[in-house]
Amino acid sequence: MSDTQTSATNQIPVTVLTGYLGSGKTTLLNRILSENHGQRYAVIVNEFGEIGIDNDLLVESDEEIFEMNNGCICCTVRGDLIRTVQNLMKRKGAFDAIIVETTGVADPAPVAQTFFMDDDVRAASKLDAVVAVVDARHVLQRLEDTEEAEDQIAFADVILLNKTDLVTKEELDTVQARIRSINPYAILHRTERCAIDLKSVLDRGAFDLDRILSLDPHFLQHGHHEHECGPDCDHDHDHHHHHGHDHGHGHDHGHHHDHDHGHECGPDCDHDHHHHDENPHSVKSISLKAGDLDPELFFPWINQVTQVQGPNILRMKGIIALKDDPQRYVIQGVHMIVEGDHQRDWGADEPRESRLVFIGRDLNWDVLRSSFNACEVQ
Ligand SMILES: Nc1nc2c(ncn2[C@@H]2O[C@H](COP(=O)(O)OP(=O)(O)OP(=O)(O)O)[C@@H](O)[C@H]2O)c(=O)[nH]1
Repeated sequence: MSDTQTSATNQIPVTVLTGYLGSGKTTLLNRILSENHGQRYAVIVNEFGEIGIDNDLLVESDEEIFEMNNGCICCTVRGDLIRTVQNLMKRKGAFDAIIVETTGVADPAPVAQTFFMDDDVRAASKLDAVVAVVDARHVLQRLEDTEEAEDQIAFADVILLNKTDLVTKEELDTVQARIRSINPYAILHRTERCAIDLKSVLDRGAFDLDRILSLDPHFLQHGHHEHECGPDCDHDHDHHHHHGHDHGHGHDHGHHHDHDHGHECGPDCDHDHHHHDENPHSVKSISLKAGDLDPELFFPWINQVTQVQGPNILRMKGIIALKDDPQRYVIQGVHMIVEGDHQRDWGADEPRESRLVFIGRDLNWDVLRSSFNACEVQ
């Protein structure tokens, strides 16, 4: 099993980037893509919501970006990710390293497992580090209401304790102590807007299989069955194989996040639907679309929505066409903290279209949709 892990010389290092929704993964990725480091990265991103926005928020760069958009990465990982990586491997020499960005709610374990499961992938790549970006302002709350946040921290080899500007020094110390209680081993850096020497993050050789096996003794076994997923299947087949032992973390997809994130389960899918349906507080996403919006209506509306419903909004992202504005306006937020900025001109062939995605709990989706539509220029 570990034999391929030792012949490291021409294996492409893989960095798995995790972190809860809105913690700063894209911010870090944009640094990686913008910095002049002489390395060629292939970036695999997992899309957010039914309408792809994440790719649009990445800086333009020479790097190639591979999008996997049929849902949550932890579900499609065994099919899509392996295929994507295999395709990359066919172009050997084209890349120095691979970065996989997971969606904010994904359990990092199945992503990391991918690099041990498939023989070809295992021979050609080595998991360099699982890097978790942690939102210093919101993480304590996330640790209360989700399991993924804890899984991500537990699994990380490198932790960026980010958004240090949004908390006091005392709060930061408290948060760091909490993180250390979950994971005393990871290398931890405090960052603002993920500003960090990339050498501290990339090509670390930090992934520690022994430690992961102590967290999850079955880590390497998940991959030991050949399996083919249907294109829509986001099953947790492992569930079957693991009845009988306590798997320890997060593959029970039922917990806390549901899979409304833009995908339909295939007929064979056995992931834990009833679980979501039973829980009216489960996380859902909604994608809104409109034409040009009237800024006089849109800004007061988004301010009101995020102030009033902020506690339930885990994440909000949008690309907005504002009336008489030649530029795309990007808006995004985490709970009540919202940021917006012009991004670039709308392309000549690009339809001017406003798209906005919310992920949250207990949101009144119908009201959101109709009040958003009411901001449209008539
Ligand atoms: N104040 C502050 N804001 C930050 C910091 N880092 C990131 N942000 C902002 O937080 C928001 C989320 O950052 P992203 O980098 O998009 O987060 P993400 O983890 O990629 O989000 P998802 O892909 O939705 O999971 C954006 O509005 C960022 O500008 C920070 O250190 N301080």
